[in-house]
Amino acid sequence: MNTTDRLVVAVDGPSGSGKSSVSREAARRLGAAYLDTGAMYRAVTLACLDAGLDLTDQDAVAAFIPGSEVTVSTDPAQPQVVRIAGREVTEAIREPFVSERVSAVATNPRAREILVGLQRDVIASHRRIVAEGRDITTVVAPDADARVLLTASEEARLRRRGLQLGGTQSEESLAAQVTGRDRKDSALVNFTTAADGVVTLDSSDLDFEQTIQALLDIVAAAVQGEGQAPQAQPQEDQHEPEQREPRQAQA
Ligand SMILES: Nc1ncnc2c1ncn2[C@@H]1O[C@H](COP(=O)(O)OP(=O)(O)O)[C@@H](O)[C@H]1O
Ligand SMILES: Nc1ccn([C@H]2C[C@H](O)[C@@H](COP(=O)(O)OP(=O)(O)O)O2)c(=O)n1
Repeated sequence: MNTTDRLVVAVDGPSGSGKSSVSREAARRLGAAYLDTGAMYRAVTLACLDAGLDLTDQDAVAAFIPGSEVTVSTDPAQPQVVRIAGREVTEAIREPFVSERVSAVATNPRAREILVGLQRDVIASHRRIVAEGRDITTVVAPDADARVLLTASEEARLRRRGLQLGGTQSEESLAAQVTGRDRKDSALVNFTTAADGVVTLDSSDLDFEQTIQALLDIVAAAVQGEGQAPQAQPQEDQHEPEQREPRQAQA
């Protein structure tokens, strides 16, 4: 493999396992784009709330998505930018107000179908990409060159999320945001056990750098298995840093 070869890496896992941070840095080192599919679920949730939609009305939510103009940047070397119809919502989608409601979209089968289609379009539009979420290894990109389930113990995931939020959260609130949300989200998607052909990477006892290295090793081994030589060096992805999801791709 050299950085001109096509490469798709799929990473799934529960909340706080390190999917976003580890995938982003691995993408940067691989000269690949980075797709945070969770940001898409969050942005759609916020767009629906802004439009005054009832999130439990699954048909209305699904019908709303194609016109919502959600965009998520894909350059891992730049800070993430998320927009709804041109308006920047990068920070707003991380607010507890959204985190507490996003599972309503994540458990809406029609909404998932539309978002999966959009995510496949983004993946197809990049020569090299690392995509992460809950169903990338199984539904969005089951043919990815490398498929990884990134896990960590509940204790490690709660600790990491607590540190990430600056120690501001009560134990109860953290549990609701991490394990509570995972419980809701797993109604339609299994992201706790690896599907056939998916490599489990348990980061409980690994630090951040060790986890990135372990992921890059899995990618290198997978690509070698496909008959290419591994290489992990920084290189800018050739595509636009910000990717607009094609509206015609929506159901
Ligand atoms: N192996 C690791 N060891 C220690 N901290 C980690 C590790 N992996 C990720 N982190 C940190 O844990 C926090 C949660 O990671 P994040 O990537 O947001 O997880 P996820 O996307 O799975 O919810 C971040 O602050 C991140 O820097
Ligand atoms: N491929 C995906 C990605 C995210 N989701 C859902 C699950 C989560 O509740 C939300 C937000 O995802 P995100 O990755 O930002 O979640 P974390 O806060 O990092 O745990 O979207 C999903 O159902 N499928």
